[in-house]
Amino acid sequence: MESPPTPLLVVAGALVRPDDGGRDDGRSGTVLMQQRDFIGVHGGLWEFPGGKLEPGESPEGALVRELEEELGVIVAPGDLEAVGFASGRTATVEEGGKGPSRPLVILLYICTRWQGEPRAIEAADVAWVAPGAISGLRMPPLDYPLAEALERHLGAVENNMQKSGT
Ligand SMILES: Nc1nc2c([nH]c(=O)n2[C@@H]2O[C@H](COP(=O)(O)OP(=O)(O)OP(=O)(O)O)[C@@H](O)[C@H]2O)c(=O)[nH]1
Repeated sequence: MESPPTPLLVVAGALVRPDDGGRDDGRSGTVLMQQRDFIGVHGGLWEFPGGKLEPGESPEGALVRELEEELGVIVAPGDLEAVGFASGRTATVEEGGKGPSRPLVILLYICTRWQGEPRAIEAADVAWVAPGAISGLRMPPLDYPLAEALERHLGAVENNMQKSGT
C-alpha cells in the first residue's frame, strides 16, 4: 500500500525596506514581491520569494539560500524574524500541480537587513509593494493569509513604536 504523502514545508521571506516618505516614481512600496515565471504552476502570479527546504536544511538556512538564488541578496540567518505561517494543500494536477496534492505549510519571515540590491534572477519580475496593496495582487492561495499576517505584524510594530515615542 502506498504511504500517505508527507507535508511539504516551504519558507518565504518579506524583505521590508524603510518607508522613504513616498516616491513619485511608482516604486513607493516597501515590501519586495516577485512574479513567478509564466510557465508552470501558478505561472505569472506574485508571491513572497522563497521555496522548499532541501533535505537536512533548517527553515532559516533554506530561506537564506533561496533569497540569494532568487534575488541575489545575502541575508544573515539571525536577521530573519518569524512572522507567521499559512497552511493548506499544494496545487492539484487540475490546477497545474505536478504530483498528487499534499499538505503544505509556508513559514513567513520578515527581513529588514540584507546585502545587495534584490533583482529578478529566477522570477519574471520583482516589485516593491505597499503592505496594504499586496493582497490586491494576483497570488497563489496561501500568499493571501501570509500577506495578512505580515500586515498585522507591521501594524503591531508601528503601534509599539508610537507608544514608546520612537
Ligand atoms: N507561495 C506559494 N507556493 C505554493 C502555494 N501552493 C502551492 O502548491 N505552492 C507550491 O509550493 C512550492 C514552492 O516552492 P518553490 O518556489 O521552491 O518551487 P518551484 O517554483 O521551484 O516549483 P517546483 O520545484 O515545484 O518546480 C511550489 O511548488 C509552489 O507551486 C501557495 O499558495 N503559495
